Amino acid sequence: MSAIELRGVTKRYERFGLFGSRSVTALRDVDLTVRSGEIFGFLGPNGAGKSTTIDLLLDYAAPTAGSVRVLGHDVATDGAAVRDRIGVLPDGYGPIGERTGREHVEFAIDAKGADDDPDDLIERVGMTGPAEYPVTEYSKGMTQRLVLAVALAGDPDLLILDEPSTGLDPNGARTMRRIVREENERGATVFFSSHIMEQVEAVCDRVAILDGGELVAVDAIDALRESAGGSAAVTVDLSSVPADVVDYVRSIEGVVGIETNGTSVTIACDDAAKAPVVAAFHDSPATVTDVTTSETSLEDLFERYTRGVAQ
Ligand SMILES: Nc1ncnc2c1ncn2[C@@H]1O[C@H](COP(=O)(O)OP(=O)(O)OP(=O)(O)O)[C@@H](O)[C@H]1O
Repeated sequence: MSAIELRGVTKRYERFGLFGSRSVTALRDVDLTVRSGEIFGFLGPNGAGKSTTIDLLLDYAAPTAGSVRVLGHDVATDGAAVRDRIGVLPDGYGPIGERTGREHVEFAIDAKGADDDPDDLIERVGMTGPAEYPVTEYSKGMTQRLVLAVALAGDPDLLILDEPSTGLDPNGARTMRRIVREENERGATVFFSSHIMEQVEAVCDRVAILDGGELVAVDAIDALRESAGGSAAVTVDLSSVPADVVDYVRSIEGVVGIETNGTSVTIACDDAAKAPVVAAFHDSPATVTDVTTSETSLEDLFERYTRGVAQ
């Protein structure tokens, strides 16, 4: 059984203004399957439609066309059947009121009819001390840890995490990655959206890249690298950076991006472009002091798949 299945999903919002209404297509004919038991990264530039997709999964909004199934149930007709089996970390949501963090966690456990020990959840997310403070006193990162604890209540079959690393310090981000892996080992499917490519690369089995409301790639990261043409990043350290050579290198077939940092130039390119790129710098008036190559990062792939598409 798939954990998530979107078929032909389009979502249009109507915007009403002083001079009439206009419609915004946030998602366009999206087909997406997330298999049970995978850790799935959901990527896309600002405004690509990630939060809209998550709203549809949670039945916070209805699709204009198409169907949305979660854990085997159509959310439009049978959403109640899955609500207690999903743990959600929403983007930009903060717990409110005078209740303590612990009370929020206890409330979430009760609401799901679960029997978790609140102290275990509090300890897992690393908010042991602040658990006793009212949440109005929480820092951003501590709020994020609390919302994660709430999402974990009741051992959900599906965790939906929208930008889970927001506000987390490096230790918090590591805790988040550990929990994602632990939950997955327990059997949960994890679907998470993120702009932090290192996080996604570190934990995801597969990713989808959404751009302008359309899915532009769905695959394992290595497979995306391969279909991008066995791409690589070449970094050339120079005595100085001749602007005309940089312009020339940019025009070499297979070069998809160039970034200059001081006297170091990093070129994202196909495997086949590596040799002409390095040769161009060797033939320039500058002295080449070092050349290193590495695999294309997910960030480079993201840029490649999403660049130039109108928002
Ligand atoms: N309630 C709404 N009413 C009108 N337009 C909306 C609404 N929600 C989202 N949109 C529009 O739909 C498009 C997709 O927005 P969405 O929030 O899903 O993107 P996102 O990928 O989550 O972006 P971000 O990374 O910035 O959070 C945008 O053009 C946005 O302005």
